[in-house]
Amino acid sequence: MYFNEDKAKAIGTRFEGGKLAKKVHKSIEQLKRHDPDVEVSSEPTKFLLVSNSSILCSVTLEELEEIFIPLDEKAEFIVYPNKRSYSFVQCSSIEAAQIVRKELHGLIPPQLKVSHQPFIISFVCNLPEAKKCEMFRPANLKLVEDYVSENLENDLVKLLTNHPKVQSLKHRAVVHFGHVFDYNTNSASEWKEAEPIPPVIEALIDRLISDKYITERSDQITANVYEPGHGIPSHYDTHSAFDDPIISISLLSDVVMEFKDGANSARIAPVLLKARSLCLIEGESRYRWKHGIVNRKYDVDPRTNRVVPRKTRVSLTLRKIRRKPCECQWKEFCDWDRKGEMSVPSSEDLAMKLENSYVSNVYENIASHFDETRHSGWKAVKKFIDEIPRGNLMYDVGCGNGKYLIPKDGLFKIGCDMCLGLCEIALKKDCYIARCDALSLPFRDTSADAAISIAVLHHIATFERRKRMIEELLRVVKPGGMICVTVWSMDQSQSEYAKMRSNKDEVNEEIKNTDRLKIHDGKDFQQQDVLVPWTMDQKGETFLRYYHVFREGEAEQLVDSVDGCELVSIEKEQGNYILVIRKI
Ligand SMILES: O=C(O)CCC(=O)C(=O)O
Ligand SMILES: [Fe+2]
Ligand SMILES: [Zn+2]
Repeated sequence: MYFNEDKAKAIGTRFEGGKLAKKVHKSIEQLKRHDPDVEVSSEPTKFLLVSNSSILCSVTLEELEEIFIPLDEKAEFIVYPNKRSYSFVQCSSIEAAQIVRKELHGLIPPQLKVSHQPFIISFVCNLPEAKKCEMFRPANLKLVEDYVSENLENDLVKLLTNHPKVQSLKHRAVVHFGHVFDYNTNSASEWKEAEPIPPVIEALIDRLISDKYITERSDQITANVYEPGHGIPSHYDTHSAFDDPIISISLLSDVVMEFKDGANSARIAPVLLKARSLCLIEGESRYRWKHGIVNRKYDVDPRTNRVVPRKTRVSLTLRKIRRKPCECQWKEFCDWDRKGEMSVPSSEDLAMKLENSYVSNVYENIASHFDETRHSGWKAVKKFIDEIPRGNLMYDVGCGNGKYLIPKDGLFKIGCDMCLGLCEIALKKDCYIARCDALSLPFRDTSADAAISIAVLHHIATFERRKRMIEELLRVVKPGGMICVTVWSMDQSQSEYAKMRSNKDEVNEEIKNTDRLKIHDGKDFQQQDVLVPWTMDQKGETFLRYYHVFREGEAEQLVDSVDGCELVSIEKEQGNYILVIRKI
């Protein structure tokens, strides 16, 4: 940590007089804008609006507790995940609220680690109303409140918490009934090792069947016991091991379960599971979304933003062992191999099929959004183009929205792309465009002086085809002609995108290439053949694009394997390799 002089001076400072009055005015203006249902009170109340106290201002809930709880032990907090710069505090009484305000109003509390904005505190008449859920919820997730009576809850808790077979894991304790769950494979072992399913749970299964939540008897049951602070890492209940649906019954405590879109880990849907409720995780919510519980002592109710402390929670997960291959429609997220369909392609046919589904089709779907987001070019590419003599002819293979074709820089440029949508976009910008496959260009041999192909080669799915693409680029340029090719590097550590993440200690270990295409999670690449999400907008519609990311030395080897050319230079720019190749 570095020493921040301004902050050191500011800490503990109290704002007063006109400066404070101005800040109060601003704070109330903000409240009116974002939460018009909350009314400011001129008289003391037990509800406080506290500006500069939210996650948006880098103030954590732990800090709020550290600051407020010594003044009012029973204070409750309403915090916003990211949208507001204020929080609300509900004090135990009007008197307590008056004390809190007197102590903290206008002060920069010394407990704050990052923020050094003063707390600006006003009395309000009420708290914001529970907002109609503006968030998304994974499709096919069903919640049924009060599914378990208090009596049944008692019986189940007694049975599960004192069970002789209870096993302690790192952040929870578990007991298994029916088939034993194997944490090495995340699937179930054979029946013979089973702990019999107790009668109360059998009776619960009967009810689930008669209520039509399930059609077949559950035969693998896991009871989880979580103390406050415990949780379960984000996971799929293995597709190939268990049928659909998965049932989770919550007992004793409410908890927030986080569902994460498997195609986009930034899409998180927090869902409040009430004590004694049933949660049916089915279809998309089971196959595409991961679920997990963060290790925390409290939750933020996603409907009210109210902080709810956790109590000991017991849950029952009811599953049915799968006897046949998983045929779910979420094949990208499925661990069942469907005749190699989701494998790194081993043949020309499979490669073309993959490129068609996960490159061509995706670009057709995202063409206009792609155009909106692609304007600036790579420095090294601009330099390459600048060095081509005026009047020369240059091809741009995989020209996309025509980014490198538009500047009228005295070159004669022709672009081509496989994607019709992008061809049309580039045509509207008055570019010369042909629609074609990069491995079969509609240009004569030795017809151009130079060619570029930016961010295309990494979408080609086999070594043989990548080699053919380089050969095809060489075919159309003159002897002595230059080609500039860029690809994604496996090492993204110097990219802007990677710099935003601070996870420096997660070192990229040895490359573990599996033969399965994996969805890239935005962290370091773990393998070279991956599906990378493209997310459209707030709705979060996500497409997966196939990439073969290049490891160090691989681009050199590829060029080396092609006759009639030499590698002039290879540079790295923001997670890309930029190659300049000369035709001999
Ligand atoms: O505690 C829960 O509700 C869920 C547990 C879970 O996801 C599991 O056992 O697979
Ligand atoms: Fe699960
Ligand atoms: Zn599946």
